[in-house]
Amino acid sequence: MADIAADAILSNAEMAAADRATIDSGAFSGPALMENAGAAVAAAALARFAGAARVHVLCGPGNNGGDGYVAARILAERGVVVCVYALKPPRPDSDAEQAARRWAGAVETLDALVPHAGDLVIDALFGAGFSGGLPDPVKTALVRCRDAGCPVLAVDLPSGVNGDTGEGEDAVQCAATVTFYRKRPGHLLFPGRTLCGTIETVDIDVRAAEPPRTWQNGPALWTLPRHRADTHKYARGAVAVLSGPRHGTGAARLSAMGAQRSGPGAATILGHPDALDIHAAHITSIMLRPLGDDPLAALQALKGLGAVVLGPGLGDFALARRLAPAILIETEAMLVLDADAITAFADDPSPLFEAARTGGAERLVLTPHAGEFARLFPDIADGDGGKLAKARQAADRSGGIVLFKGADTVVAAPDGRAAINANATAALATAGSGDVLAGIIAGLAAQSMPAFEAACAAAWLHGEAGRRAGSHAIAEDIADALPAVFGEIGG
Ligand SMILES: NC(=O)C1=CN([C@@H]2O[C@H](COP(=O)(O)OP(=O)(O)OC[C@H]3O[C@@H](n4cnc5c(N)ncnc54)[C@H](O)[C@@H]3O)[C@@H](O)[C@H]2O)[C@@H](O)CC1
Ligand SMILES: [K+]
Repeated sequence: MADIAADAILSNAEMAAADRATIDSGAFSGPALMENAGAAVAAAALARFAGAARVHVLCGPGNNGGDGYVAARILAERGVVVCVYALKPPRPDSDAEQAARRWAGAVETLDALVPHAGDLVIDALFGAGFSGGLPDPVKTALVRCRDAGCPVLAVDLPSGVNGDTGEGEDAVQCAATVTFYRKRPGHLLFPGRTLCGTIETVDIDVRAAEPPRTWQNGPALWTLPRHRADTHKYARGAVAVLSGPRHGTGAARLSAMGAQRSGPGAATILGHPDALDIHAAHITSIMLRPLGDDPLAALQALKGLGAVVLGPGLGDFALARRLAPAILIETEAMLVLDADAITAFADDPSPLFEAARTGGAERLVLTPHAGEFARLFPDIADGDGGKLAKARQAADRSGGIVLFKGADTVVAAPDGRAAINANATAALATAGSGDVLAGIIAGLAAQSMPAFEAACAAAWLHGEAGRRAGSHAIAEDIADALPAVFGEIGG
């Protein structure tokens, strides 16, 4: 069977397929997997909430409920006081029905639930099979748990959280979640990520069905560029950043700083002479070049050009519209398109997307935040499916890598690969932070890192740099923290 790395993320359907493949292979039966899952939940309850006066187990009609009946039985066997409540009886002839039959105690309806502060609630109502909204009796029961202030341990997912999207407006805040085999997108996308509390992923002997196409972003996913001792600055690649006007130069400088600290041989800011005068007063090792009458020619004149950042503080939509397709078609550099240069294509993105396809394999990286995403892909933004699916659709349409920014940044490639970034802190939510990120992507891409890997690595490094820079960091601090982060992971 396919080998699935531990950082792989499976959709609800992929998880169900892995479950079926395991059962079909004869390695484990459905009831055996459920027994493993329920035992893991009971173990987590004992380890994390050892002092609970009573444990209330809330069971749904599917296999999530089945895990609950198993956990209830095991906890009672260990001498814990356990009360079980069901929304509905388990589906007939299911593994859950078998598990419920082995629970020897009473099963009450949800309206009998009266939790107290010292109790523990195990939420086994809905897991991977949930979609839509919670039924009213479940909402009422969860509100009672919240009002009692007792901890909730979720089985697989907090009930009400959609495993594919992370959406879940009626779910209750859980202290911990025990999930099985691999995480789902909903464990990492907000609000699901917060609602889960501490996530414990337990191996219950499920076997992979297919190779993964979604991962939790981290160093296992990419390899940072390395340079031999006898390299020289042009061999290390060069980054160009287009500057905004005289009173909007900061964003380009931040991008250039992010790029520089990611390891290329050189970073150059190109702009109009009055803007370059301002830059000259601030920077030393970043080079400055006039944009002149022919911006494309100015870019092509740069030795070893590997990547261009277009958009931060640019302010000139017409220039973005003219230059972006030209860079993709007339040069071999990677184009990182951010901020104003994304908005510039809001009315008609087709020349950009066509150029991305003409320019060849993944030469374009788009880095929209939610507002910019909605401008460039309004129908996708309004559609269903959550952030992961939306980023994938946008990548497919644009022919570029889409790095959909936010606290749960998603990076998606046109071939369907995607990564969810989970190391961002509030330090990144500060003006100019995104400009630094665009620069890091370009810095890595200029060193011949493929676009998807460069975007994933940049998002993760940016998160680590933000953590290191501390809660009151400004964008400059994030750029300044990068060398230490590279040092830590050996880049
Ligand atoms: N996939 C795996 O590898 C394993 C899964 N197990 C458990 O099985 C769970 C998945 O089981 P199921 O597929 O039976 O799914 P669930 O138990 O999550 O839910 C399915 C049931 O909920 C109902 N339902 C869904 N949305 C609803 C809504 N909005 N309102 C009312 N009812 C709704 C469905 O009609 C169905 O009866 C996992 O979350 C996990 O806890 C474990 O038992 C063992 C291994
Ligand atoms: K649950």
